[in-house]
Amino acid sequence: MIELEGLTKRYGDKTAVDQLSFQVRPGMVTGFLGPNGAGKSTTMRMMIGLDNPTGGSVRIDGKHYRDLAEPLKYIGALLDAKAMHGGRSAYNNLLCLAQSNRIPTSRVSEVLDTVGLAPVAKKKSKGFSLGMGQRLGIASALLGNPEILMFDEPVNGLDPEGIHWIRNLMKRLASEGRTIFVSSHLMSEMALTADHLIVIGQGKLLADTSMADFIQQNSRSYVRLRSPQQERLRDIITEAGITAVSVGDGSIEVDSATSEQLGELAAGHQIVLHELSPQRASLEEAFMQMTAGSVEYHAHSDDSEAADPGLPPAPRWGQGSTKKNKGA
Ligand SMILES: Nc1ncnc2c1ncn2[C@@H]1O[C@H](COP(=O)(O)OP(=O)(O)OP(=O)(O)O)[C@@H](O)[C@H]1O
Repeated sequence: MIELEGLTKRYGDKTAVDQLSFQVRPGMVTGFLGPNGAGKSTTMRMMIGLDNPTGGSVRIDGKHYRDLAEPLKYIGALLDAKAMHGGRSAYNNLLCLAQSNRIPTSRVSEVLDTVGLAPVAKKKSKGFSLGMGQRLGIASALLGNPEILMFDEPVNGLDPEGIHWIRNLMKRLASEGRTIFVSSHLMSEMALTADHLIVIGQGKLLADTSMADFIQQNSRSYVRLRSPQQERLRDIITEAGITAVSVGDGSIEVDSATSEQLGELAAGHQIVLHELSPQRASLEEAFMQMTAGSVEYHAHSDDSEAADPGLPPAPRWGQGSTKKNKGA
């Protein structure tokens, strides 16, 4: 378990991390999201004592990092894959780490095997590709067989096979009861990996919730219907007191009834349906909706609706961007 209490980091008059309090619990993958500059890396660095907080505290299994006798056996971290000594082989990089942390030498070969680097164990790490460097960084995090693992952008530079591998590795480690905390900008990947989400913006906590609740609370869900009797279908839905909107592609969208209700309504009037599909926004859409007001740097957009960088994107019918009230 990782516990943050009022964690704060200021650089001069810039508050990078602002009174953050949350817990990262064991047995699940917790995703850490936030726009660029939100304070994710700074938070993670403070978790393993690489930066000192200006205020508040982080506890690893109830202790401050500096009070852990053998920290690598409690928490392993991949923060900067380039932090390895380039002149040393993959094996020797890990051997030095093992020896200085009283970790059995046998673990070095084990973790090299786990991350798929055994065939290049004797090669100098400066010749490694970005993906190989990531794997070596992951091996160093696993070295002490810790109960808590923290990965900052672990899929950076990995090919699809590598991304699939790290996703399964994180899920397996979590299923063993470990605490897994991971940041990534790849929303589609995060949606497949994380069970729980911590979202920050401008250093502040925006959400601490399950993946399913986060998507539900920050996006619009609706049912899409298509029928060769589209006009009659829309009239019947409207007569039932439900708002139905015809959209350009010949379908009807309804966001105040379930697909079961609509299916039964259509069947009751013997209307043929070609589509009856509940639509749920993606994590990416939900994330953009939630963090729209706390993005530090915006790219200029030619899209007139999104041209004002100070404004959140306008809600669009059919694109899952209408904000729902909490619990709706
Ligand atoms: N050493 C430093 N000195 C001054 N400002 C810093 C320092 N480190 C980080 N910052 C600032 O703190 C804020 C948070 O940075 P941080 O790198 O933690 O964000 P992040 O969420 O990890 O961003 P990204 O997603 O781009 O990696 C940024 O505005 C950054 O410019």
